[in-house]
Amino acid sequence: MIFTSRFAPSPTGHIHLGNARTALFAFWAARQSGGRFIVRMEDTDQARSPAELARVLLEDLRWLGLGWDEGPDCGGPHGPYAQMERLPVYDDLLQRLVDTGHAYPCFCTADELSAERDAQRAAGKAPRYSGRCRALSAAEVARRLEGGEEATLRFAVPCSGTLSVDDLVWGERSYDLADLGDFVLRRSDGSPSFFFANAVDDALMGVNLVLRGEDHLSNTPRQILILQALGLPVPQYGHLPLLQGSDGQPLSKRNGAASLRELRSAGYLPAALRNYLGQLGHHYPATHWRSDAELIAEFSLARIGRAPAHFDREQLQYWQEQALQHLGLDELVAWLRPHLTLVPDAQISGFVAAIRGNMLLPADAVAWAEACFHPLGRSEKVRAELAENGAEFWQQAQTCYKEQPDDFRAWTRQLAQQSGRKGRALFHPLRLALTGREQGPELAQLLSFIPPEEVLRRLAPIFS
Ligand SMILES: Nc1ncnc2c1ncn2[C@@H]1O[C@H](COP(=O)(O)OP(=O)(O)OP(=O)(O)O)[C@@H](O)[C@H]1O
Repeated sequence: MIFTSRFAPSPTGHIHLGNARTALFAFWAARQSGGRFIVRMEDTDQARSPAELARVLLEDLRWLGLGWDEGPDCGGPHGPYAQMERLPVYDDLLQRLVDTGHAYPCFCTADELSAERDAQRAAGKAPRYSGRCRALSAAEVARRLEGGEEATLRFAVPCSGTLSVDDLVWGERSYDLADLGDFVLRRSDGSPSFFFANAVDDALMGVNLVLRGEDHLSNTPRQILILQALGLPVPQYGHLPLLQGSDGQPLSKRNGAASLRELRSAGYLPAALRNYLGQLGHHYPATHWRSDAELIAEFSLARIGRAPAHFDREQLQYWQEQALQHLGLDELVAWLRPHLTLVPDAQISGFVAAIRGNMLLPADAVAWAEACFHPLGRSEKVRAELAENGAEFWQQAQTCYKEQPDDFRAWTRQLAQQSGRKGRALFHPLRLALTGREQGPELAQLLSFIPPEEVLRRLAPIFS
């Protein structure tokens, strides 16, 4: 089947990994089937949707590697692609629902509705709208509307029967229509509800695959009722288990989940995120690094799991490491160059080649650059440890280095002979003295970036 799928975020905050995974899966499903992918802004919550956020959201999606055939920035045959620009479309369809008896104005106030819900809860019932205004006569509705009374528009849900939904992830689910309650299609301020605008936009834009978070699972029967009442096509739905944070709560724009923006500025690579997200709640046949073509070709709706997935930074770091290994040296240099201002241009390729196995993020590369190109500061603990090696060892280290400064093997071999040390006893204090760290890139390689006078200074840790 050729899928037209979409990602329809509310531009109310920076996109997080949960949103990003939902977007990626929808994008991959469309691309794999040779279909189309649409981005639509659900910006009807105007107070929380400044235009700037929508722009940033699109930028983040592009950075992640998504491309869309239709969207707010590139247009397309089913536009506009921001809901606030589609209000006339909704008005026409809402009128059609009123005319066909599928919708009615509701004058109940927020206080009345809340009292009704409290009473239902007190009686041990699930709260839902009683349908009080459905019984109003046409004359009364006209009188109250003419009198300027505020009204929402509600969908008249059939009083009995069931609705079955075959969800791509959850399988078949049956809903008792009597449990749904008449829901709001248009708020009293005239704006369309999520249920309504989201469902009709999908149908009008030719979307036949809706992949979205599990938070929308219970909206599905309502949306199908709307589409059926309007004679519009019903897409296939698949609800992805929500991605949770370490606190076990679903990631949300509202609870400050790690945003794509933050991960990007920390230096995570989009290809690392794609590989990481592709294996979160979706099982590829084997766990290994995949190119984009492989991620798409091997993606399968049938391999989406039902268990909630958890964001795990260590796993993300694993995929970042993989991403670095799969970058060519030139690409790595181009990526790191803006950060490595300390490294002279002529040395940058060699430097990056030396440290690439010992870094995950640009900040690590900067730290290695500082370790080589800046005078080294040392903690008390490191000083004490270096001092334990005794003045004679450091004297010998300096002398041997002065004799063969350009040949690491030769001077350490000579130092081994003079000091009687070998292996860790020899190299550990040297590494600590020269880099200030216990571990890191090949010392021989790093050393070529440290000016000789600085090497000598570092080899005199208990004299300086
Ligand atoms: N934690 C999550 N895991 C997976 N998908 C999610 C998660 N949170 C939201 N989504 C999905 O991302 C898509 C865009 O949703 P939306 O823009 O409303 O994000 P949101 O994080 O729920 O925002 P808000 O916090 O403002 O409600 C929807 O399909 C939604 O179901």
